Amino acid sequence: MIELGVNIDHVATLRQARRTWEPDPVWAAVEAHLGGADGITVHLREDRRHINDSDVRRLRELTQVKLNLEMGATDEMVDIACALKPEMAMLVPEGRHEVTTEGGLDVLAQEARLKDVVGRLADAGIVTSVFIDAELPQIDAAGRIGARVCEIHTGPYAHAFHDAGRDAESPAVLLELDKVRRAGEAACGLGMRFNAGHALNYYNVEPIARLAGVRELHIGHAIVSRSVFIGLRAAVAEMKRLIREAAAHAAHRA
Ligand SMILES: CC(=O)[C@@H](O)[C@H](O)COP(=O)(O)O
Ligand SMILES: NCC(=O)COP(=O)(O)O
Repeated sequence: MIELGVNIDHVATLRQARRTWEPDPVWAAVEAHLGGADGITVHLREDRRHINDSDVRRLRELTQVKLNLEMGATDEMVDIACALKPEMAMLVPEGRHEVTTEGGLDVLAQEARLKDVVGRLADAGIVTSVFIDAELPQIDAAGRIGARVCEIHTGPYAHAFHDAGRDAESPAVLLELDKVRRAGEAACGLGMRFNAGHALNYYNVEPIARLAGVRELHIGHAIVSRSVFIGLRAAVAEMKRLIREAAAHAAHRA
């Protein structure tokens, strides 16, 4: 079964539009869970533009959902993660002016420091995932620093899909999909878990869910957007169904 981690950052984005208390991401986590989410993802950004420290504490205290904490690899964030003890911490690069994460973490360029971060998280019992581009040298580097999970950045695939007018057979889409496939295969070959995420939506998710070895998809913006119209529980259930059917279809053909 492919698990679905629902990213609820943008529930907090809406709250921050008024600097108030609603909508509450903890309620969102419960609704997502009732819709079939296998886990919740939040990105505690250094600038706290959406999810904040109180949200992550309350998510941990008030819910039983599996938590994936996305964070920059900074001392402050490592200390927070070690105290919070999410099931998984995902290291992501952050830019102060980006609208959302723009690329994968350059693990190759900072192996020694990241190895230390992974070690500190492991000592606290936390599994480390790294958000990386679908590039084989980055996957090798992820293996060397001791990451247990690679979340392959699906943004380039998603953008190609959009630019091709949602034509899943277009050469540009197939090229990006194949990069994700090969990256996932390499991660699995090194004994790491193959997760994928970023900019996945109801139109582009199925080819990704059909890839061999993919274990978890992390999806946020599309699900929260749809929830405005149909509710979060239903939006999550619909995404779960698409993923389940695509994976079943791939298993049947294999
Ligand atoms: C790593 C990733 O692809 C997303 O989870 C993204 O980092 C979410 O953060 P924002 O919601 O701030 O875009
Ligand atoms: N790690 C990817 C994630 O959590 C969700 O990203 P998006 O669906 O909001 O682009």
